[in-house]
Amino acid sequence: MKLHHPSKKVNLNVPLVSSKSESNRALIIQACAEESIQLSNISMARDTQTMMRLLDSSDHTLDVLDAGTTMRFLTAYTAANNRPSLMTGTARMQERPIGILVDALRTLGAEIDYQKNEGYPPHEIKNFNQTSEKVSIRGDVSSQYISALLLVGPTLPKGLELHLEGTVASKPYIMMTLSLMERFGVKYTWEGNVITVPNQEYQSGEYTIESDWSGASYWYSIAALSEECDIKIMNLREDSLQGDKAIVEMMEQLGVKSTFEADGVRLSKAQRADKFFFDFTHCPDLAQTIVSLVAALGMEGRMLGLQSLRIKETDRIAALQNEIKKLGLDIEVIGDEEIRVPKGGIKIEGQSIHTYEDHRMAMAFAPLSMLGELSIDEPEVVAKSYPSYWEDLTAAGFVIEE
Ligand SMILES: O=C(O)C1=C[C@@H](OP(=O)(O)O)[C@@H](O)[C@H](O)C1
Ligand SMILES: C=C(OP(=O)(O)O)C(=O)O
Repeated sequence: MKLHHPSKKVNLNVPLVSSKSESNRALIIQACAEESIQLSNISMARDTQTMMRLLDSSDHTLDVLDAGTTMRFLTAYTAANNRPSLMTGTARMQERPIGILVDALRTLGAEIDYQKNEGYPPHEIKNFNQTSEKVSIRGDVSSQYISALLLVGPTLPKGLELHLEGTVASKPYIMMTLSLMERFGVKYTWEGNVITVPNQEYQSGEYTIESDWSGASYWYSIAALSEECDIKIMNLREDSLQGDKAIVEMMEQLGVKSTFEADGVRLSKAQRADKFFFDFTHCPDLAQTIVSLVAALGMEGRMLGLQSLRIKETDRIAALQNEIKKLGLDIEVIGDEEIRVPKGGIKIEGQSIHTYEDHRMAMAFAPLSMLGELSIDEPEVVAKSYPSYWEDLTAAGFVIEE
C-alpha cells in the first residue's frame, strides 16, 4: 500500500480508537464480578474483540491469535475459575514466553501442562485448587504476568500475596491494573516489593474507556513531521491511567506541544531540541514511533530500556534496524536494551517497509510518508490495536493507494 501527503499541512479532530489495555482489564474485571459493571467505549481493537469473544465462548480451545494481554489475562482467568481450556495463538504467540505466569499459577495451585515447548503456549489448564496465596514473580520480562494475577486476585479464596523480584518494567501497566481494580471497590496494599490483594468482591460501577495513548503517538509523529498542524485527538485525558501518556513529555523534545482541553488534547508545533534521550523501560510500545521519528528528523538519539522489544509481536529491535537501514541510516544497537540513532537523516524514495506482522511497525513508519512516497507491506496488521488507522490518515490528507 502506497501513501504520501501532498500538502504536509494537517488540521483535524482525530476520533482515536480506545485503549485495548484498559478494555482488556475492564473486561476481565467485569467477568470476575458478581455485581453489574457497565463499560462504555470498549475498544474496536482485534485484541479486545478477541477477548470478548473468548470470554463468551464455551469451547475448550481458546485461540487468542496474536494478543499478548488476552493470552496472559485469560490464562490466569481460566485457571482461577477452574475452567479447563487449551490456550493457543499464532506461531509468533507460541514463541512469546508464558512460563513465568504458568509457574506462578502452579505455585498457587493450578495444574497446567505444556503441549509443545516448555514455557511457551499452547498450554492446557486442567484444574485449580488454591494451596497457597504467596507467590514470587520476576518483574523484568513482562508486566502482563503480574497484571494477570492481580486481576483475579480478589476472587482467589485465600487472596494473593505477590512478591515482585528484581527490576519491575512496564510499571505504569501494573498501576493501570490496580487503579481499575480500585475503581471497582477492590482494596490492596503495595509495600516494598509485595502487593497484597485479599479475597473480596468486585463492586458494581461504571467506567468509560479512554482513547489509546499508544495510538496517539502516531499522531504526534505526524505533527512533528508536518509543516503546519492543528490536530486535536479526542477523548484523551491529562489524568490518564495509561503510562504511554509519556509521549507528551517526549514530544516536548521533538517539537510538538500538547494542550489539554475538556474533551481531548490539541497538538501544535514547537521548538525542538538538538538531541533526543529517553528510557523506554516503562513505555516500550512508544519505542518504534520515536526511533523512526528521530531518524526521520535527522536528529541524534539515544534510547534505553528496550529489552522487552525482542519478545513482542516481532523482534522489534531487529525490525527497526532493518527498515531504517533501507531508508539509508544505520542505527546502532547496543546489547538488548539500547539504540543509538546517528545524526544524518533518511531518504524516502518509494521504499517499501516490511511490517513483520507487527501493527506498530506499520503505524510507526506511515507518518514518515509526510517526507515522500512510502509503501507499507501488509497494512491490515493495524487491526490488532487500531483498525481505523488508515481511514483516520485519509481524513488527515494522506493519499493512500492500494
Ligand atoms: O498490560 C498491558 O496492557 C501491556 C503491557 C506491555 O507489555 P509488557 O509488560 O510485556 O512490556 C505492553 O507492551 C503491551 O502492549 C500492553
Ligand atoms: C506488545 C503489544 O501487545 P501484546 O503484548 O498485548 O500483544 C503491543 O500492542 O504493542
